[in-house]
Amino acid sequence: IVHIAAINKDRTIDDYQRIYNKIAEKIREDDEYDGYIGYGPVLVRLGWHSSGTYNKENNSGGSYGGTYRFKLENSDPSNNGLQNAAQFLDPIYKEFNWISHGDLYTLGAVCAIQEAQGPKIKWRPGRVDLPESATPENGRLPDAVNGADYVRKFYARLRMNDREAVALTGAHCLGRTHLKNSGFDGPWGAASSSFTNEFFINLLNEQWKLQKNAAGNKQYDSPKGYMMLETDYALIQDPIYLKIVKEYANNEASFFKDFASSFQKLLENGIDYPKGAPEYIFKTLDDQDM
Ligand code: HEM
Ligand SMILES: Cc1nc2ccc(F)cn2c1N
Repeated sequence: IVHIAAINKDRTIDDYQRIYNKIAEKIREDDEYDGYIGYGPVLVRLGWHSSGTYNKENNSGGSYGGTYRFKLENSDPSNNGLQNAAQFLDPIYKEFNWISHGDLYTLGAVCAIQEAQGPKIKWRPGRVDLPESATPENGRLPDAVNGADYVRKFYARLRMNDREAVALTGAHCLGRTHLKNSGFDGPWGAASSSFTNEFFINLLNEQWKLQKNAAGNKQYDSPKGYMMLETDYALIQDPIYLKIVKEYANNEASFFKDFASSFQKLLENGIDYPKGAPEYIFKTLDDQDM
């Protein structure tokens, strides 16, 4: 399967910055969502899940076709809760319906990371809406009740190495788990709307206890009321991952640099960009004194 980015010469960075600003202003406006965590984290998860269906074996899935908009994909149990992000983006798509769904989902995630004071993420337009028949089957997104071998193998399917895998999981500094979405609960403590290296610091500094939650699923809980999935905890069980976790816990700049490149790679998996295809770095609202 080949997906070539379609370069729309009529659209400039200003057109995409206008959409970025609309999303960023709406994130600021709709601040009460999920106990005042806001829409940032769930927008990041939508961008990640629409890209995480990619399979390097046959270059299938991924963000290109915007197939999350179809029932088969948005009703995947792994996507429980992402309807909130899709509903958030609906009015923005209505106003700027010249953009493809794949570009909108990934732009929304980049916007959410940057507006949460995270690193600047380079973004390239050109994803093209594919028909419902192109929707990947359910089951390509990762399960949380697994160890390091599973994590390494899962990320390899997305062409990610150990550093990229650890960096990407650092996005679990944002938001929280919801029993009704995934069967995991908490964290009551560290849930946040700012993008930092806290995930790595907490992983190393908290005393974690594996226990069954109210839904009977195993998760790690800490005295402060933080939680980690088994796939999160795997990052300090595996000696190779652990070394990288320590690096990022002690060097936020290194985490930011690796997250920025890994997240762009995640969002662009499966897409061939023609030479000279435009690549944008959007200004935050703060950068624009908005
Ligand atoms: C092995 C890999 C991963 C597993 C098993 C996993 C699993 C989960 C689960 C179970 C939740 C809770 C969903 C809910 O209950 O609402 C969650 C939330 C989240 N995940 Fe992951 N995740 C993984 C990797 C990633 C990656 C690579 C990113 C982004 C780069 C990411 C970003 C997020 C965010 C931002 C949330 C919070 C969403 C919210 O607050 O609504 N995750 N993840
Ligand atoms: C703060 C925080 N946010 C998340 C999101 C997902 C997850 F699995 C764990 N998380 C933790 N600890």
